Amino acid sequence: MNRIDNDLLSVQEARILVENAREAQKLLATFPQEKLDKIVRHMAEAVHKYARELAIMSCEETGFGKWQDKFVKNVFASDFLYKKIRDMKVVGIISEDKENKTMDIGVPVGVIIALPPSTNPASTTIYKALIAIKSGNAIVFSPHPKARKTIGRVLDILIRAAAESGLPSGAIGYLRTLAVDGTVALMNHKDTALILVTGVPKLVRAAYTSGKPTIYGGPGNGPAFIERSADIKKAVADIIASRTFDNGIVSASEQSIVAEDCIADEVRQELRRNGAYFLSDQESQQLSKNFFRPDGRLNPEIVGKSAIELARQSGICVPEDTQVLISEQKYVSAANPYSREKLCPVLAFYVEKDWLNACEKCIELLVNEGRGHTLVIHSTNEKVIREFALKKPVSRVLVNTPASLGGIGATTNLFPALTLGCGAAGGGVTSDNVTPLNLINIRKVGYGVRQLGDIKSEPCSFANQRSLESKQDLNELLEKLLKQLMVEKI
Ligand SMILES: CC(=O)SCCNC(=O)CCNC(=O)[C@H](O)C(C)(C)COP(=O)(O)OP(=O)(O)OC[C@H]1O[C@@H](n2cnc3c(N)ncnc32)[C@H](O)[C@@H]1OP(=O)(O)O
Repeated sequence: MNRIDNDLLSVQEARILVENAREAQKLLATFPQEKLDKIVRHMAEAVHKYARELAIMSCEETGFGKWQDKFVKNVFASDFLYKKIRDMKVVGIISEDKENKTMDIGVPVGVIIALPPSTNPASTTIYKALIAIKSGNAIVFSPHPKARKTIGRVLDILIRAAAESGLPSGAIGYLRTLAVDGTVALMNHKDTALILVTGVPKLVRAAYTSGKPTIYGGPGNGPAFIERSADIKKAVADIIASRTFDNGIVSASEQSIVAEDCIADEVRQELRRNGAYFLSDQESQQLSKNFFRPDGRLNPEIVGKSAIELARQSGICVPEDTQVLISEQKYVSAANPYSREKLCPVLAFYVEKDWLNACEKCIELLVNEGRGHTLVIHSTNEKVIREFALKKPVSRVLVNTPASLGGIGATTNLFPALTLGCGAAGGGVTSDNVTPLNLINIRKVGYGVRQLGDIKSEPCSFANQRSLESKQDLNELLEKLLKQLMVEKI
């Protein structure tokens, strides 16, 4: 098939998928929470059985990451997530305030278009499908071309399980003929209610251009600050575990370490003991040539590769037990590849005089890239932790935990999510770890509890002002304000 035929077919398919999803969702919208929960349970259970197979398939197809860690992520997105959402009330009456006589009703948004990334193809697809059905929505996926087989396999498993437990046909669907035109057609369709997109900058722009509400998991570039009161052994072990998890693919993962001067040598020593290799200036330059393509986009050849493989690609000789590659850096700038996000086990290392300077360095890094995403602090000083949390342009501040696992809610009690909102700071609509509650509208119900007249007769909260009881009172007040204004002007 030539490219034009492929594009046309993809657009046609997109239209049919959204129309089928719209009809299925009309039925789904009538399902009570219990019925949706039964379907979700069956989907999670079914896909959990394939967690290992799908992990191996993801790695083989994309060449990104480690299958052992992808297996953990698949268990996380099925069993762990299911446990967290099984008792959530998302549709129907979700809360009632008997005293104030108000009620909240969860209403599904309708048809969701989802784009899973090539970096987490199975886990993100499972997660998005489960939270969509939990919230009574239909969902149509546009698989990343690099992970089309894995995403297709995941969805076939989920669709079969969902159908067995009563999900209307078409409520979960996916594009088989892949093309940017088809993906854009899904987004632009008049019946599309919301877009859930992770990764691929070009398609994020297309999602925003569609004018549809878009929930977007943005790029990370989170620093890890090690403060002088930290348990250095644990901090370093956390950072190495995080940065090597799935070979550094998770967007919440640390991209740099900022250490206080007085503990910097101890941190370096501990890092070396844990398999870190400190690059010389020349090696740093050599390695960094591989990070980005000429157009500034990340080079897929380095994504999810081990430290040994990265060193080999650049002709750098490192010990066989090397876990991460570290480059000592002083400055942050868009032109410095070490102050940007790279989805692989490479870290920049900055040293700052004290925590206030470290605070500034972390802000500089986040403003450079990864605004609104995540940072981690290792400290036992509550005052510093709180000050740090108050001042950073991020949506998640993690404390004494590996960032990649803490950010997604595996080692913290944040919601288990594979789409991490970056808030207004990151150009998004939500700063949440995205949950089923982000996929509904809330219909507010309010019973009448007072008459209009009751408002003016209620005692006024401001000591020197009385309620406006008549037109005369209003005129007096206006005159007073006018006089005040004229005095201020003079
Ligand atoms: C919680 C978490 O950790 S989520 C992690 C999310 N983070 C990310 O995914 C990081 C952002 N992703 C990226 O920067 C890139 O995807 C990389 C670097 C990982 C991989 O890059 P590449 O292999 O070059 O693939 P890329 O994703 O850019 O897509 C390749 C092509 O497929 C196209 N494509 C991607 N998805 C789709 C889709 N759903 N439909 C149609 N086309 C698509 C892209 O438009 C691109 O086309 P182009 O080459 O003509 O521009």
